[in-house]
Amino acid sequence: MTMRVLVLGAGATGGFYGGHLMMAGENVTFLVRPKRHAQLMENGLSVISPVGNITLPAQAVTRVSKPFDLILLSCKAYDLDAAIETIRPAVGPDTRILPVLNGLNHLERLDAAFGVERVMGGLCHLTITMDPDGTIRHLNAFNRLTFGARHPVQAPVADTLAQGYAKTPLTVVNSADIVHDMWEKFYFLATLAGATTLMRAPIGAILKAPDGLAFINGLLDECTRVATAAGHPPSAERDAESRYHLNKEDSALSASMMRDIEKAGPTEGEHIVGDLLRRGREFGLDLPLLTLAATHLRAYEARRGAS
Ligand SMILES: NC(=O)C1=CN([C@@H]2O[C@H](COP(=O)(O)OP(=O)(O)OC[C@H]3O[C@@H](n4cnc5c(N)ncnc54)[C@H](OP(=O)(O)O)[C@@H]3O)[C@@H](O)[C@H]2O)C=CC1
Ligand SMILES: CC(C)(CO)C(=O)C(=O)O
Repeated sequence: MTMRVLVLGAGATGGFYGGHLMMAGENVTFLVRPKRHAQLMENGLSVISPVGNITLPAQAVTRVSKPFDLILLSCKAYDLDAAIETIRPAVGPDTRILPVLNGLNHLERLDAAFGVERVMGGLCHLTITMDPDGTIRHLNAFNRLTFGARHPVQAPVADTLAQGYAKTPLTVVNSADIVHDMWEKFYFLATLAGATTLMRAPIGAILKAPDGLAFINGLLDECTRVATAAGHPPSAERDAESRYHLNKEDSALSASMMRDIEKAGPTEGEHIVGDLLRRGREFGLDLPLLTLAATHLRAYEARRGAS
């Protein structure tokens, strides 16, 4: 069945995952702001990727008036409130919304706006950026989109989406426990983003400092304790994977949040690091390193706001 899919934002993730749905034959419309609309009208959608380039004309609009079957929500967390109002006319009784944002608390905000039966869970693992001219660059072949139903009525759309992506070269997982999967990325990303932004250095450079390993593992332990207190302890496999990435000597890995800071741009710090700290405090946990990481990001945002 062809779905009418609306993609909010034709940025890095929205352009990539929406573009591949177009390639799979779904009826995809991008809901964008005027500058991006002009780019898409002039150049089409352009994705450069080791798994296959896309150069296609794209349907793009700056406002919507009719419901869609599926809305792929791909804005940054700091744009969520405006995005909710922008997609509102596209949400009908049977619409499902799939957010691919990092973090968790957008689920609560989307549930409050549209009802839990409409809001699926999702996350993506890949490294992708967009050039100023709108070209989307997927920086290495790794990619994994994980999504799933948070309410039984969402299962048919999740299945249809999995069938659509099966026609593409992408890795997708239709998860039976999507909220747990989101927690498994959330606690890892909070550690990676907290550590690399605070130290303004990738993992390998932090590890070169005499107390760098103890710092990273101390922060990882705090983030793990919050996930565990929330009822989502990382599996042994995920714990080992996190430690592998966070303890790997000479690793160039840093969070995209670190790149946002290097560009003096806005960050999702409150949505990721701040939110994990807030949740941990609600459980009465003592979280000195996470507090430091969140305070750093809050001070950074305060300074940006003041300048
Ligand atoms: N990039 C990556 O490698 C990864 C990103 N993620 C997560 O995915 C999410 C999206 O990130 P990413 O794709 O990189 O972000 P981008 O900034 O590349 O794209 C977001 C897009 O959303 C658009 N947008 C925001 N608000 C609106 C609105 N109201 N109406 C129309 N368009 C809107 C922006 O448009 P405009 O240009 O007009 O501002 C922008 O093009 C984030 O939560 C991020 O953490 C997760 C894993 C990897
Ligand atoms: C963890 C990672 C690198 C993976 O996609 C990411 O989401 C980010 O840095 O924002």
